[in-house]
Amino acid sequence: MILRTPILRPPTSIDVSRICIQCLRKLSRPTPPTSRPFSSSPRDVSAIASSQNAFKKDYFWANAILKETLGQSKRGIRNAPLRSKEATVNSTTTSLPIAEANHEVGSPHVPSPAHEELPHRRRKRLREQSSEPQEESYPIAPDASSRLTTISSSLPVHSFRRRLTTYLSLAKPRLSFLIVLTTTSAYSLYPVPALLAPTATAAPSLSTLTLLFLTTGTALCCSSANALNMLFEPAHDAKMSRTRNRPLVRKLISPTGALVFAIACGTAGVAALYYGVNPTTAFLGAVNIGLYAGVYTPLKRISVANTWVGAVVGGIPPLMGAHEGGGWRELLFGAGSAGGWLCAALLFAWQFPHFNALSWAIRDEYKRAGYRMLCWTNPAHNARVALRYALLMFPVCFGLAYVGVTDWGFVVTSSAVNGWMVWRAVQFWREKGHKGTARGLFWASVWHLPIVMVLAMAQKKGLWERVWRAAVGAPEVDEELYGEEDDEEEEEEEEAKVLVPEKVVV
Ligand SMILES: CC(C)=CCC/C(C)=C/CC/C(C)=C/COP(=O)(O)OP(=O)(O)O
Repeated sequence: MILRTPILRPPTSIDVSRICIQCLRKLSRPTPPTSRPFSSSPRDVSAIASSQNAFKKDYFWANAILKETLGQSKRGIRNAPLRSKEATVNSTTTSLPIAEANHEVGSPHVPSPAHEELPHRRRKRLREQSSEPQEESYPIAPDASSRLTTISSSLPVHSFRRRLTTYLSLAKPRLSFLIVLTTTSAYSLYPVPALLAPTATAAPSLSTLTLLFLTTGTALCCSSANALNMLFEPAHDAKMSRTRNRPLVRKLISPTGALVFAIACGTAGVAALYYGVNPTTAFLGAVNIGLYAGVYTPLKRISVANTWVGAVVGGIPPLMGAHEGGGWRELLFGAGSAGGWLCAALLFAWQFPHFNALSWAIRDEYKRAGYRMLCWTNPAHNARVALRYALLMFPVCFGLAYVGVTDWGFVVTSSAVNGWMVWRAVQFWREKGHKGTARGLFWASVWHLPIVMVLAMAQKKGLWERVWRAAVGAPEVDEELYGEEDDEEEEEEEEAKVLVPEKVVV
């Protein structure tokens, strides 16, 4: 018994204008004589045709995931590299089914079997797709928080390790680490003769111990802010593949447990900054927790202005690191405060090219999750904003040299890196994210920040002069200055002795 394809194929009307000569010739060839089918009565034919779906081999797959991963036809396997590339875009969680990932943003149209694609057209489409830059395919590594959640869920339920990894994942460790790095970079740019040498300066706030309090306090404040951020949006996090593996979404921890963790970290962090650094830094830490959890997080679902608030949140940590000691007036508005503000401005501006390029790739996810982001509300504006803030890097870096935080050479070296990012931002703006320009800008931003920070540290004002003096054994400029000051003081004392003769004791 042979059930032939012509019997099962539903009658189709062919649009001749859409078919090339080659295929038309093939289709018009007379069908070779066939043996008589099992049944040719119209009633039986329609019955078999209608039951076609029920007898497809797909029917026997227990679920869609198995079907997608194991049940691919030869064609499916040939297309697999292409599809898996697309799947990795948003599948930052290990649990994301490939089928689902295939329906993520920008998945190229894969015709369903119902709309049979002619072979040459399919080949052409695949050729075009493989030559086209995969604009959505950011190799975004899975979120550290998400990885920890996966580990945590595999550990014994009441084990200490499970609790620890769950709490760690609540803190978004990678983000917290990066924030601490920006804080310490700004700290290291503080103009002191020898950082980390408490004896080198009279200011008690510049010491290894202070650095320890600063990093620990900032990390704890970040952990608190991140835990609160997750606590306020599990329902929305659940809608995005990037965040659906978070501990509160997976119910690995209760909301009360997360709240207790956030309060404990916040209190300890602010206390560490207060006692180990200074009250102003502690105040900034506390304000930033409130800004991130209380303003930015709810604003994400209300207005695109959330990105500007988020940029302020990211800009505050360098300001906390560039502290000068003393009261808030000195820290925020004192003579040497410009360096701190410029470091904050650098971080504030940097977030736009970085985030706008990143979010563009997952714009449909943001839209579905109900987050108002420029990447989907107004992609053209999104690209313009990214370019505008990339350009702002030039005056900010110039300012760092102008106020004496770095040498003038920094203006030259940073301009090369800034120019590179601006060039990428121009491409992103011109193509509105398409043709791989979003990916280009994203990676430019990833490299840009550490390079500029390292350049600023390497070209810190007076650093090389000190290195040179140390190499040739010349006294430190500061020592010379202190020496001169001492001599002046001695001279003044001598003069005073001459002017006011000591009482002669009779
Ligand atoms: C000292 C202190 C308290 C510092 C806090 C620093 C901090 C947490 C900065 C984060 C900046 C930011 C906008 C992140 C994105 O959040 P998101 O909600 O868009 O990220 P998500 O989608 O991954 O949850």
